[in-house]
Amino acid sequence: MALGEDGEARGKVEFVRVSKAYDGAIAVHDVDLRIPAGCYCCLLGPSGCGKSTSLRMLAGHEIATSGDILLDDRNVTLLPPARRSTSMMFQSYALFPHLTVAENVAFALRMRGVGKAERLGRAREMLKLVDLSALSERRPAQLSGGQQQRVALARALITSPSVLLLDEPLSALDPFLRLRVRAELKRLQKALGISFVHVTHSQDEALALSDLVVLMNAGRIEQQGTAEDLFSRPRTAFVARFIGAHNVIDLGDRAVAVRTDRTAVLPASGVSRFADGDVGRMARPAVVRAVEYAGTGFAVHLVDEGGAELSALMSEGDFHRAAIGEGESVVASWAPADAHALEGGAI
Ligand SMILES: Nc1ncnc2c1ncn2[C@@H]1O[C@H](COP(=O)(O)OP(=O)(O)OP(=O)(O)O)[C@@H](O)[C@H]1O
Repeated sequence: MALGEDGEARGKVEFVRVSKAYDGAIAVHDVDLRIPAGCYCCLLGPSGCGKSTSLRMLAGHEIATSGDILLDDRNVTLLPPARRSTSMMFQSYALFPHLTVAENVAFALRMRGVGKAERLGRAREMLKLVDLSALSERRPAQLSGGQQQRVALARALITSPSVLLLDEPLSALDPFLRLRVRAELKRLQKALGISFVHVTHSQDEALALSDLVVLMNAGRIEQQGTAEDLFSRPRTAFVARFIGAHNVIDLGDRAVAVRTDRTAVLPASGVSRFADGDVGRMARPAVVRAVEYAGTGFAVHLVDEGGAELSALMSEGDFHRAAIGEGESVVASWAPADAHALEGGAI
């Protein structure tokens, strides 16, 4: 299985003014979204923002209260799940314990009345795709967590969906395995040329995987774009805070976001050093609240005179040169070119 027969990517998704209300409470509000074919899209956002509801509407497990959902230009808003050309990857614990790996993978074809030889043949192909051919006769309990996850993936892909839907697929894995399965998901999505729509509340996961990040807040899309778009041009304070590694700074008449790795810290006594070739830097007096070693450098957490929190990610060299410690008075500074204007203030 690879790109569609004609080599074209599949899985274009459109939400046109889609809303979902539960007993009058709005879970998803007037969402417009276009996911191109062959796209890795992450729906990102805090708990309760409407990610899973959006995914379930795309799967057909929930029906939109209003609006339309199109898949490869076909209106699927009211179609049952099996007729949408989507497939949901469930967590590995949803594997049937009494069936072998191959039988688990073939299960959806059995439900569709496909003969045994054909469905086990397809299951073998899927197991090859996820590199599990050697384990096809084992039962799920005889597999590691990562292997179970790959069986779940093969099982979801056997129906040749145009869109694979994944709801927090990595949350049950330990951090090491999470990175490995994450890379595997990306590889498969590119190889198959279909779209993956992946729900997560982890910004790292979304930034690492996505061609398109859709950040939701209280039932609406707060910002969508490439990972780099969101990281380097957050539209609002919510985006800057949720994506992380940014300071949201209230300048009175406006608010800006400044990346923590573009925020410098010097002892208050050494502040004249900013004058050397750095004229025009924005500066703010603060006190060091905590210092954390961050592997690639030091994270220095500050509180300014107004009580607002700021952080700076400093290289080891800069940190040691600055010689700052907890409780010390410092000045945080940034170049105006690194201050990104935010819509709607600092809240
Ligand atoms: N079946 C339901 N009945 C009533 N309200 C629901 C139902 N499902 C979801 N909601 C509500 O809709 C809102 C969005 O829920 P949803 O599960 O889509 O959020 P989420 O972003 O996926 O959150 P999480 O990350 O916690 O899973 C929440 O306020 C939730 O309480």
